[in-house]
Amino acid sequence: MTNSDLFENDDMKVINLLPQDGAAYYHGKILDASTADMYLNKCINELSWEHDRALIYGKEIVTKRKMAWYADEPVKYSYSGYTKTALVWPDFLRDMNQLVESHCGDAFNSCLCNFYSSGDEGMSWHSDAEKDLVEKGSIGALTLGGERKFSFKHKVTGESVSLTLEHGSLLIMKGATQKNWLHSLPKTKKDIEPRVSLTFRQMRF
Ligand SMILES: O=C(O)CCC(=O)C(=O)O
Ligand SMILES: [Fe+2]
Repeated sequence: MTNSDLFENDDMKVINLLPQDGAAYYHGKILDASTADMYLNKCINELSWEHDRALIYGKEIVTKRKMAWYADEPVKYSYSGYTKTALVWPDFLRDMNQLVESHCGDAFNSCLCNFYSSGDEGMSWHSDAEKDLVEKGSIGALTLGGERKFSFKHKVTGESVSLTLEHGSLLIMKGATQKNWLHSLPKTKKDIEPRVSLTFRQMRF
């Protein structure tokens, strides 16, 4: 079976959601529901999930959310004050990377995967500008599972933009977005199905 058998074509109109100083393109659902379900189950069952550790003001925080990092090679990278080693990605994640690349027009060499088991898990305001990431590199974020709100906030003006990330959908952040905007996945009291996000990135190796 080829990728084009598995994936729907993306011919919907894609607009930049950010009014200035960056670009965020929501491509909507790029996978049909059954393909997205299949990948969600594969991700939950086959990726090596761990709780994330971060150093915040010298204090170690262990996140409720789980994460896993994959790349072309077992490279070392710095993230949240720690040096970690990426795992080499399984074939299905490599296939998904190619799919995301085909929508984005950029090449990715790594993927930070996040697993939120309920609405009680989220990600607070941050930008993805670690020194191991290519400056102004694109990030392609594929959502699988429960729909969640995702928000941007301008670092200077405080202006905000929010959207809902659907099952099987793709959001691409480009250019100066990380420099000028924060983003977050707010927690919610709503009863939400588990969600996986696959965030494909350009790392400097
Ligand atoms: O789960 C998401 O959609 C957001 C993840 C994110 O911002 C990140 O991994 O840096
Ligand atoms: Fe992020």
